[in-house]
Amino acid sequence: MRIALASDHAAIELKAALRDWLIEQGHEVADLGPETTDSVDYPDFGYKLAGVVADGTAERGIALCGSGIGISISMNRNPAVRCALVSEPLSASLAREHNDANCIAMGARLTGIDMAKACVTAFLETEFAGGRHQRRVNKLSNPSLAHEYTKDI
Ligand SMILES: O=C(CO)[C@H](O)[C@H](O)[C@H](O)COP(=O)(O)O
Repeated sequence: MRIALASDHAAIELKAALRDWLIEQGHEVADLGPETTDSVDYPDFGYKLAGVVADGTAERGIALCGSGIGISISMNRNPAVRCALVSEPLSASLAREHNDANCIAMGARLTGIDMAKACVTAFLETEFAGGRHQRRVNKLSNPSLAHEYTKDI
């Protein structure tokens, strides 16, 4: 699978660990930076990662910062991105099964490397279930559908 990763300075070590582990597994991996622990701003890297997922260069994205919060917010400002902030594998699996998430975010100051790997495995191996979930995901892509559906409530 084509997977892109990006982080801020707080998650350099976790990003490197996940990158090397994914490459060992045979994935095509793009590390969008940063490369050092010099302080950077997570939106710069979140927007970059969101862009390569949105244009199809990467099939999935993994976004990392200290808590995962800031970079996940920046990712989700791209309407083509559904980025789930996760800290354990069930959430990562549900993000795929119910939400068709194309990205996950994690916090390197909160989530250890082994737990992060378990989240990534669940994220990569779980299929979207479709059905009623597709209708809801359609409303994420097109908010005007949600307005039409709920206007009489
Ligand atoms: O976005 C965050 C918090 O929501 C991340 O944890 C950042 O990595 C964090 O804000 C960076 O903080 P720092 O004090 O500049 O290292």
